[in-house]
Amino acid sequence: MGSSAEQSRVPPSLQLPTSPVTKFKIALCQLSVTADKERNIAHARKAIEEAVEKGAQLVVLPEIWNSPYANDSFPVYAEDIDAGGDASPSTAMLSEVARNLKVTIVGGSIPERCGDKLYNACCLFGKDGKLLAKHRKVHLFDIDIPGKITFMESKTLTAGENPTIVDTDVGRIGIGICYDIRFHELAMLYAARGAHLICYPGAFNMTTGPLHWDLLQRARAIDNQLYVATCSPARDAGAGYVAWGHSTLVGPFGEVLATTEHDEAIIIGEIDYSLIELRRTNLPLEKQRRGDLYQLVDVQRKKQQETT
Ligand SMILES: O=C(O)CCC(=O)C(=O)O
Repeated sequence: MGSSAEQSRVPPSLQLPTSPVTKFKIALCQLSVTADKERNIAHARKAIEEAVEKGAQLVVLPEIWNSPYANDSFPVYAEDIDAGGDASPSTAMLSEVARNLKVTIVGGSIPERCGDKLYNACCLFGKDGKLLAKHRKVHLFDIDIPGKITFMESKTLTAGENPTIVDTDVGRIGIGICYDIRFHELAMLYAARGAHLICYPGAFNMTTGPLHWDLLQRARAIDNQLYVATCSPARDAGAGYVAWGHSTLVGPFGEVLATTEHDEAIIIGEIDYSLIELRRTNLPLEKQRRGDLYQLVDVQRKKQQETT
């Protein structure tokens, strides 16, 4: 091997780790969200229970499922996830349900309060109820399409500082939240670190949703030859922010395996990680990549190597 900077570059051939299970059902809970937080929590609990009854071993919730998606709501609904217990009733529920039903949960996202900062945070619980990872949205949704949609998450939220990828009972999972899906380097980084699946809780809107939502998730799956799962809130035409819906599971060949329209739904999809190997054999992109012309640098690994 060369210098530490070279070692931090994506290796020419990716090794997929062994997953405890290779075939399983995933549920995407496209939930309706109201201004009543207690109702939202009880509603999410019921949906997870129903998903498990339908055979799901992994359940994914939407972006901002315990609160309206609005800058004036984030501070009001935010929870101190690190303090846990009563300070975070939403994640306490997720942990309890994961443990009781022995199911892995990608807990969508909720507004998180940490000191004087707010984040858009996704918690991932293992089937023993333990918090395996917390992803804070790293790319804030600040867009301005005049006459269509203007939203500035940065008015209230702070961006996270870390990619999040973790080993679970259902494979190695990378997490992104909504706008994070637009940054393909993050997905490439997860693939380079051995992800089987990238989950993006997300709430696209009526302007970008129809054109970009399906395309982005299929592109992330095709580029990286892995599974991509998205989970949106259901559409509420009367809400300040109208979500596109269309939660979807995409396979490593870019195929839509399960999807829905905009109403509430529990979408069940079948995952088979052996298809990742198959597609990487069919189309050996990693071997064909021109590392002599371009390279992805894993900045965090590089920094770690420099300090050790
Ligand atoms: O990227 C988009 O068009 C929508 C993103 C979004 O709604 C979000 O990040 O919450």
